[in-house]
Amino acid sequence: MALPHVLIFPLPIQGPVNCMLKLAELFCLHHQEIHVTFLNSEHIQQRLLNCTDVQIRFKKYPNFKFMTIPDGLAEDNPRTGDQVRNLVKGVEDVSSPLLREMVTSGLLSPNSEKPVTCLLVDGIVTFAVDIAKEVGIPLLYFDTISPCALWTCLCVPKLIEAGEIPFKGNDLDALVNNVPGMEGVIRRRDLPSFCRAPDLNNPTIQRIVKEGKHIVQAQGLIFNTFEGLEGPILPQFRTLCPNIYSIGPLHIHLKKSLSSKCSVPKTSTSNSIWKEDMSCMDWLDEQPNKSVLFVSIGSVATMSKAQLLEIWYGLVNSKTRFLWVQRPGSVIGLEENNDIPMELSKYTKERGCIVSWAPQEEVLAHPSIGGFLTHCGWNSTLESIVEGVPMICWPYFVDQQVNSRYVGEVWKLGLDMKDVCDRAIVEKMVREIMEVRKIEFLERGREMRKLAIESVNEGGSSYKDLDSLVEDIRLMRI
Ligand SMILES: O=c1ccn([C@@H]2O[C@H](COP(=O)(O)OP(=O)(O)O[C@H]3O[C@H](CO)[C@@H](O)[C@H](O)[C@H]3O)[C@@H](O)[C@H]2O)c(=O)[nH]1
Repeated sequence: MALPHVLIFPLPIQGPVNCMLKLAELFCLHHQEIHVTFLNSEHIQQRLLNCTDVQIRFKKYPNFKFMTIPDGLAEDNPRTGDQVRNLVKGVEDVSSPLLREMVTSGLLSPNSEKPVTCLLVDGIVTFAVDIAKEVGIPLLYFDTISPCALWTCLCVPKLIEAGEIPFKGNDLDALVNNVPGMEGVIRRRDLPSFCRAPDLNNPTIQRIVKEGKHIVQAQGLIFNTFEGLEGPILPQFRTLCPNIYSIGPLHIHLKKSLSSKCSVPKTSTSNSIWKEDMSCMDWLDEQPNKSVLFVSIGSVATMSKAQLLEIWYGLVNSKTRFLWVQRPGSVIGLEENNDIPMELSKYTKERGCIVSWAPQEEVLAHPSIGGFLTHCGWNSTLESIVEGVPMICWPYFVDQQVNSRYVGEVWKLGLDMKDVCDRAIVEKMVREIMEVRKIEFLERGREMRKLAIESVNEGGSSYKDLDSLVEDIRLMRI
């Protein structure tokens, strides 16, 4: 029987790369008989090498190798939110034929004992269905967004058929009826942002419909979530796909595994594609317990200068302390930092800290953090949940709209600020989570944190699902 050899291919942006690399490390750590090839875009690989110790870290695993592939974008392309569509197109037009060639020609496995036996790719990589069929190997899709958000995407054809999208009229607060399991919860404004497009020829809608048709052809679906959080929505997928593996939160799953392996020294697990500024940890050490609001909008979201100022004034007026990640290029129209109003700079010097990239998992685990103003990317949301940090959600696009609704309305772990960017509202929400309703949110956060940790402990639901995934790959029974 051929040795199990998994080819992992993430969408080349920070969120998916981060969590797929964590899964790869988990495979390597526990299951040396599984060979893992991690296929990165050249751009991502270079940045990982520049900003982290991945090269040394993964050298420890003889069964692991990185390979690279172009993503079709020029090296200096900013790869921010408005470029994601081009990135996906580049992956389809440039990476896809190369990937096919690599898998079919044996280039990925020059040692013929180890041909690829399983494809494990981002859900957006629709062409993987054809490659897997052509080569005759199983396909696992890993959708690194939340199952709740993915479910709304899979329901888009149903919403179109029922005449719910495109929206008729301007009432974004109208409830949506055709997302089974989410009745009474999801309003139009909580659907993925592309659902607001006025016409069905919108390329993102077209792409999502196509993606939905492919996803159900995979032999398995992997999710970075846990039963205690998204248990109610997971059965919806079981009717579509024979194998569902819910194995998150991956970052604590990995940390737990690393610490239980005494032979492996304590190392960083950072997969950042920006250099982490560790000085903010020293700053956090000097702040009182639960007094700091962390502000970050992840790796692709952007804001206008006007929005930056509204948030900044809101923070300053709330008189809270804050640690803010202002990623280079994330504020459109901000050329010079020195045209920031004097009162904001002055306050920031006294009670704030701004960095261009932070060690986010460590930041959220720091005792002085009391809240998180987030764009609700799925990784950030899970990282916050694991640390029991209450959230103010300011979603930017796609899945983040659904996550923020769930955080605010269903899981009650914070407040949803979508579609608003106003200093008075920012101030009010900051005060609510940091002062007025602090105890309530912290308690709720503690309960969910407990469930998250239990899920990755031996015998927990995510622990068991990861075991089944590995066994299924190992015995090639998917
Ligand atoms: O200063 C920072 C800021 C972020 N991060 C990390 O970067 C990742 C960001 O991931 P995420 O919160 O998911 O945001 P995006 O990078 O925007 O993620 C993309 O991919 C996600 C799925 O993987 C989707 O949910 C998002 O909508 C999509 O934008 C997280 O692990 C953070 O810990 C840092 O390490 N330091």
